[in-house]
Amino acid sequence: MWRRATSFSHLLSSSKSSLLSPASYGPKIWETLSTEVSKQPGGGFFSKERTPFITFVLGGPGSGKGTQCSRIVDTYGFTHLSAGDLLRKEITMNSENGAMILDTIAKGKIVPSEVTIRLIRKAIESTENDKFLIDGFPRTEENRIAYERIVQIGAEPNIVLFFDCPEEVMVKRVLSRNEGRVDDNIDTVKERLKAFRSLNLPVINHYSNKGVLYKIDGTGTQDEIFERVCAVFDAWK
Ligand SMILES: Nc1ncnc2c1ncn2[C@@H]1O[C@H](COP(=O)(O)OP(=O)(O)OP(=O)(O)O)[C@@H](O)[C@H]1O
Ligand SMILES: O=c1ccn([C@@H]2O[C@H](COP(=O)(O)O)[C@@H](O)[C@H]2O)c(=O)[nH]1
Ligand SMILES: [Mg+2]
Repeated sequence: MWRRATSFSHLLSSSKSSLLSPASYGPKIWETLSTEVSKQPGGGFFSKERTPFITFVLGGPGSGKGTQCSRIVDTYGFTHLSAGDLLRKEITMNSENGAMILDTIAKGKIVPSEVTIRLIRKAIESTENDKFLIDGFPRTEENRIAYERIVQIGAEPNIVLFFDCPEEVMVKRVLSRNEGRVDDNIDTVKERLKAFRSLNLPVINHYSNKGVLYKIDGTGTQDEIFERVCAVFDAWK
């Protein structure tokens, strides 16, 4: 069983984040989500019998989240759930929301919380492992609040990793990724960086204020970065 590390001296700044008021994100999503929650015996995703160890992995586009997640999986036995990959799979499967997701990703915007959370939930429920890396989620304060409301028991992540990387480094990495992603072009990258700054940094600050954020220098070689990651996980074993 993983335990909480006792020293948090390496945690990030404590700048305050501003929470959105429920009125600002509209009633419809809450109707949908609370209906889903009430269908679940015991409420949210998890129960007292099953409360997995959750790590959120955050950082700007190209900060190295996916790359480091693969290595964490190999070394620490987590299951990796990339919210972006789950959404891209919906596009390739031509699902009900596929066209909307493609349009949103191509513009560098954020897919509605109910869609992303449903995919994450399905992936968690179909996995027996009890240690998850949730990569690239929550993207916004609205995502985070929606996740907390629907998950209920064990909603708070045990760890949040933030790969901190200068924008010019991230842009260079994304533009040389060469995986055929519809959003790996300079115009969309600019939009993704804007979304990261305005929507994701408040989430990161929220977790910093909660004392669960580990800020990792995302520059240098993949090996150097992984050493910094290991220092975090080794403190939890
Ligand atoms: N330390 C590194 N040095 C140089 N290139 C790297 C490093 N880490 C990752 N890369 C490369 O940079 C690109 C982006 O990395 P990765 O896909 O892991 O980022 P990401 O944070 O998951 O991005 P996105 O949010 O766009 O999915 C990949 O081509 C990857 O191989
Ligand atoms: O929670 C999420 C995660 C992702 N998106 C959309 O997908 C792209 C790509 O995500 P990556 O994590 O970089 O693979 C992102 O720019 C968003 O458009 C999302 O809406 N919500
Ligand atoms: Mg990625």
